[in-house]
Amino acid sequence: MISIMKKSTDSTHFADPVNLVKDARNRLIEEGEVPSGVLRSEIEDSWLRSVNAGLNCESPLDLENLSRDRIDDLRDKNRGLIEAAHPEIKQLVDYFRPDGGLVMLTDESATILKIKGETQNLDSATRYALEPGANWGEELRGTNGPGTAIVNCSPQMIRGNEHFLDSIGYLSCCSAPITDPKGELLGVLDLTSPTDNRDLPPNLSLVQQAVRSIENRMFSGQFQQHIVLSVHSRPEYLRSSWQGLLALELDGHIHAANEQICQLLNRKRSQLVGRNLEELFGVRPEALLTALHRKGRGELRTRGGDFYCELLHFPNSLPTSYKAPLKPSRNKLAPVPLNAPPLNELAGQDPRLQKGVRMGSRALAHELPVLIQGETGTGKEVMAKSLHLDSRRSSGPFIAVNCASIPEGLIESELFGYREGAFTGSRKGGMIGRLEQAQNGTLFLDEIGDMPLALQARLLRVLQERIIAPLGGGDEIALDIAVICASHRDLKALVAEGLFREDLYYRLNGVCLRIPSFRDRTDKKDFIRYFLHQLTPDGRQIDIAPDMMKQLLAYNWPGNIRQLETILRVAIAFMEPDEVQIDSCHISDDFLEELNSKSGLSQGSIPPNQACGTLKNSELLTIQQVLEENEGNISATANELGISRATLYRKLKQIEE
Ligand SMILES: Nc1ncnc2c1ncn2[C@@H]1O[C@H](COP(=O)(O)OP(=O)(O)OP(=O)(O)O)[C@@H](O)[C@H]1O
Repeated sequence: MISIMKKSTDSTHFADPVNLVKDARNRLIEEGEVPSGVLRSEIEDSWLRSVNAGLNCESPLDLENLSRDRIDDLRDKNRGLIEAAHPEIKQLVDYFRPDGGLVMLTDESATILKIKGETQNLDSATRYALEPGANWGEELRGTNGPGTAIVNCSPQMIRGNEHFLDSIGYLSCCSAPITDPKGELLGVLDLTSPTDNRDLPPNLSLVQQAVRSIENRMFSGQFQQHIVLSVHSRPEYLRSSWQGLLALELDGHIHAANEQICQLLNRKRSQLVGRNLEELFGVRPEALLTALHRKGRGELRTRGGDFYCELLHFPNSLPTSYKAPLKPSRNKLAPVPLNAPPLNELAGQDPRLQKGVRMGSRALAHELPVLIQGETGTGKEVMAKSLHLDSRRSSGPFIAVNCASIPEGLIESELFGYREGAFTGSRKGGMIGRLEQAQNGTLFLDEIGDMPLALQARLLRVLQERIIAPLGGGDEIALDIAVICASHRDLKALVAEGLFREDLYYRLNGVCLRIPSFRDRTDKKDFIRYFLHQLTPDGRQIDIAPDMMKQLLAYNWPGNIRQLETILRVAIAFMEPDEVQIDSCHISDDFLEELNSKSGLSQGSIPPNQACGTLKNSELLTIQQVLEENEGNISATANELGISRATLYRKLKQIEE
């Protein structure tokens, strides 16, 4: 999201006084030629192109716009761009509307997809020419913001009579091209205002900043199957619109890079894409990922300086993981194959998980909502999918909504949908909301703690009444859905802080399942083997060397199963085809160091509420560990601990409680 500090006049772009432009225009009209050296060179070149395209200053503005159907098709094609640009357009319009500002988004051919703002100060021809479906290609309308930005592939500020056509000489605008992660043009964001150059200097840097935010949002959305890193030389710019972005394969190869990272590293995109992280920054990918999971931030060193990075996205990489349909249509809901382990596999041998899945499955059978809590990466979404597949609604859809990743302004229409014509720019035929898409299936609301308060009230009403009325009116729909929510935040604490509605909390919290952190699972060894088997391609039989297993069992796994997945995947990738055992040579030095360090040991990470009575805890933890090392063999464990089997059983019972 862009942050608007203040409007500023950028006078560096106005080297040509207004009367010079007027003079140049008079000479063009009288002599039929663009005078040389009078205008800014970009404008002079653009005027020359306009003349060569057969235009003159009096050429008409009122060209025919696209039909409604063609506009709908174009909007469907550019849906990702339109949605990504929505928050910035809204923010710019809110800011500039009092000054008569208009904000428009065009596609890559300069056809207007969306336009917002004040039109009352425009004459009727301009108003028509600024409707969706109007094309502002430079060859059609001469020098203008979007058209000239596209030809030059660079941001443009066009003031008053610098526009080629006389009829738009009362407008000023700034436009910046929007590109995809490969640098391909997607469209243009433009801020236009009826001003004669002095009253309202449109602010090019604001538009450029907005474009960066849009590009970043699209970048993160596009690489769901990749690791996405935010990178900057200054930590305060991480996750800002100035951030550099890298999308990585799991083995550390760079799959895509945004424009900012190219500038930060002073490299062309072609010098980054396809190269490996280790080659560029001297860091092994698994070492970096370990640092990111553990400390939340990593460092990349280059000869040109050091950079910080944070993990923005890690792929949800079950083999055929579910992806919510991008373009929900009113008529058809394509069934999406869902892949998640059966509940008994998911619970493994951990008694708390076994109890949790039993409760969750019964709750759904009795139409009760389920709330899943657990640290990040413990498998909350995987559990929601498994519960759904085990429920009576398993043949229905599983619809996941991540409340933290949808821009606030879009959550409402995303959840509730809208009818055709609900608001300007709404899609033909309307859009079916996620609640309705989940009909006869399960709605999974991830990161529910991040849902805006205003929407919480609406959601509560829907959950109570089981009826929805889409935005813009129309028939109410009776909902038959199961609801599973998840959060890694303490919802009770959010309620106490007034950030989450208490009534919604109790409505959602039919049954609360707490997934244990991986370090606290009693079946770590079995799970690691099971998971390794799941991740190994082509049914290869791979095991873990006993010493390495010992270390993995003693580690505290701050990133939980997600972190384990990374370590295992990377180790598998580093194995030679004839190797069958993972040992220290397949693990990065960094992670090995961490495995050996005190802070990496699970005893060091007993949660504060368990820290009292430490003697007892450490006794139980030791028992747990020895039991795992002995693969659950009671006699061997009792022997090693020097206690009787009966005492061991008694102590194990305490652990389960
Ligand atoms: N029981 C499991 N079996 C196989 N893979 C699992 C299991 N639990 C978690 N994973 C894997 O761990 C990763 C994280 O899982 P998931 O996204 O469900 O966690 P989460 O708790 O919802 O995380 P977050 O709170 O960060 O969203 C995924 O890649 C998932 O495939």
